[in-house]
Amino acid sequence: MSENTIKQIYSLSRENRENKYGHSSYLVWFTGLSGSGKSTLANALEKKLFQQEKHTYVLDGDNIRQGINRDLDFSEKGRSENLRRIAEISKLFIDAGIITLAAFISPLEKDRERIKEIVGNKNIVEVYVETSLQTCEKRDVKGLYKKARKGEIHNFTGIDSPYQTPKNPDFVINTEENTIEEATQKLLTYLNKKFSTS
Ligand SMILES: Nc1ncnc2c1ncn2[C@@H]1O[C@H](COP(=O)(O)OS(=O)(=O)O)[C@@H](OP(=O)(O)O)[C@H]1O
Ligand SMILES: Nc1ncnc2c1ncn2[C@@H]1O[C@H](COP(=O)(O)OP(=O)(O)O)[C@@H](O)[C@H]1O
Repeated sequence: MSENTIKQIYSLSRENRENKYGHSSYLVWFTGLSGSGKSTLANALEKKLFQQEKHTYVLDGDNIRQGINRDLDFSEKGRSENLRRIAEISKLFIDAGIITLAAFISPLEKDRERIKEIVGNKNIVEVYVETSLQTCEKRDVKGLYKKARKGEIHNFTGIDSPYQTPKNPDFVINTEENTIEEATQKLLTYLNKKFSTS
């Protein structure tokens, strides 16, 4: 409960940090099916930003769910709370001056809208990693689709749990038409233009 808490003002602001680091801070939110390429692209993009001396960090579904969100399942409620917490964490990272790359399936429009409300529309770029279920299932990086088809995993996104295609993403990258390098370069160009500090 937050009713008896009072917001504290920090002595250093986000602006102080952005000025020191020489770049804006923002959140790149990757959404897409399991195996669509979210983690691959978030990591490849981070490397490029890092090489440009930017301060960055990747938040990834699998890792977060083994730590801070280990109490949450893959029901609609569990996913929603998972994403709410990640949005709050991302907000702190943005305040810390860091370019944050978040890779989460985030299957429902209502949860993606809430993420934007939490971090503020101007601070987030929603990237839809567009890859067909057929291709994701063919890749089956972790063998999870096979398990889901056999009924060994339930509520698996795309099989027996929904994925709603984003209505109005800021950026769409199709990984069947773009190589990892092409996709990363296109995204980098877009971000550097959108958040140029000059
Ligand atoms: N039932 C079910 N459905 C979907 N995914 C599952 C499930 N069970 C485990 N996994 C693994 O968890 C990763 C997705 O976690 P997320 O936190 O990104 O999911 S969500 O945004 O809360 O929907 C997902 O990682 P990615 O493949 O990187 O997307 C899977 O490895
Ligand atoms: N153009 C591409 N973009 C991203 N990933 C690709 C591409 N082509 C092939 N892949 C492969 O697809 C897989 C995507 O897995 P991953 O990044 O873990 O997806 P997700 O995080 O969405 O579950 C990786 O094995 C990656 O090498």
